[in-house]
Amino acid sequence: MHPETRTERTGLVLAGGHSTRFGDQDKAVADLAGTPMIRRVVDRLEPIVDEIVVNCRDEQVSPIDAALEGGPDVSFAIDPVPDRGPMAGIMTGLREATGEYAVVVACDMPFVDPDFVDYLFDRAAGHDAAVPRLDDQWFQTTQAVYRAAPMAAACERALERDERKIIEPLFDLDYIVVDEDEIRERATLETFENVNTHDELEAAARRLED
Ligand SMILES: Nc1nc2c(ncn2[C@@H]2O[C@H](COP(=O)(O)OP(=O)(O)OP(=O)(O)O)[C@@H](O)[C@H]2O)c(=O)[nH]1
Ligand SMILES: [Mg+2]
Repeated sequence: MHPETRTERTGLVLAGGHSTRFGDQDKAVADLAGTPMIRRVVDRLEPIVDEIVVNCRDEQVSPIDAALEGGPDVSFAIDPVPDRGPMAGIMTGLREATGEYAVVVACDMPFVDPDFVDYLFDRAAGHDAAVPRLDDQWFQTTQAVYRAAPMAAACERALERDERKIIEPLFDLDYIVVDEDEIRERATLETFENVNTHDELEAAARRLED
């Protein structure tokens, strides 16, 4: 692709939750085989995006910044009102995004596959979103590419309707579904694995250390 036609891409990492299944620690900065989980996500996205935005609560900025020290530059998008759910976090983050398109990835997906995300950007081109969906599962809205402005506006409309389900804004947009066959041609399902508990963290660490 010619540089002048290159659409700018943002990587938006969602970290504004309370990790309640993880106990009293923030899973975003939890150590996974020697590297904080969010650092793994940022490092995987960095080669395929032009900027990285981290969405979180105010008090998370300092520990996340420390976890990312020495890594790629990021900017922070702080929830003005915390605890309004992941969709509100996506809205906050997309408003800070300078890219036309943004990949949203949860901070607890340390195995996110950059080649697959790259493919999602390609699939989203000309649409408002490209969202993976495995058979018999719900949309993978926290590993999907969105056109930033229309998605932020759709999130705002959903919140105004008091609708917090993360899927809701999609139905307001021109989105395409990347189905299981298409996913399996390009990635292993590890890309969607998310770490919610200490047991899951330990299982992931064992695989990485093997
Ligand atoms: N900004 C924001 N992000 C959230 C919120 N709730 C969850 N998230 C993010 O959305 C992603 C998926 O959410 P979960 O896996 O449920 O994470 P969580 O809510 O921190 O963890 P649990 O409390 O165990 O459900 C994670 O990256 C969270 O950081 C929220 O209220 N606001
Ligand atoms: Mg949650």
